[in-house]
Amino acid sequence: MKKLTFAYESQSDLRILNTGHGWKVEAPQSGSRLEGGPLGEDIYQLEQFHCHWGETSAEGSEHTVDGRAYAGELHLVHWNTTKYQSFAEAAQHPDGLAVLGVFFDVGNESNDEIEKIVSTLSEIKFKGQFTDIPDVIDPTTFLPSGLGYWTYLGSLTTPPCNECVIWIVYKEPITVTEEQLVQFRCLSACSGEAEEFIVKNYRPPQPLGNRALRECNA
Ligand SMILES: Cc1cc(=S)c(O)co1
Ligand SMILES: [Zn+2]
Repeated sequence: MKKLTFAYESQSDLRILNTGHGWKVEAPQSGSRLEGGPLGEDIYQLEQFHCHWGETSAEGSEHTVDGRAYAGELHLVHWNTTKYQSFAEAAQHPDGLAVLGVFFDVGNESNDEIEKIVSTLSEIKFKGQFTDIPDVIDPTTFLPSGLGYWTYLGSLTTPPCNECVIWIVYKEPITVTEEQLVQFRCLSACSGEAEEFIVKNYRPPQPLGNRALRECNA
């Protein structure tokens, strides 16, 4: 495969919302480009990023490596702007979306970029709430230093699970703290009064079936 290349803008005042299934940062970046690697000749543009986590740090990722789950997984969601006119249209096609997955390992040092997200969560405790992230966010800072990855043709992990995703999962995890994950789990799935914490929001891995899994050791 050709080398995977990416270019992102740094943005401040990005909107973060509580979707009821977790937090999501809306980051439509017309100036961003993800291309090469398994993406053929098409250019993909960043649309949003979000995260999946588990009740404990023993689980939470949506992919496992030789059966091993990580404590969570960050998803940077892109869509094919070469072929399609909108994100919604792209999500109807097998080459419509490209999602970069980054595993979370729990460690001692707090992840500064993730902390920019965590510091807003008290303002979006309930489903439907949103706020702007005052800090400047550069999506590149969420990526690991080693850029080796696995890739396969798969699906969205939330219903309707369209088979429209070229998955690109980095081999090297990034580190977050247990406290940062604890803050994720304090989000509520309800819009008010009743507190039903989003303690986990990952879809268990599905059988690979006859999908070809490829790797690139960048
Ligand atoms: C579009 C989209 C992609 C992923 S991976 C997700 O979890 C939810 O929505
Ligand atoms: Zn996801």
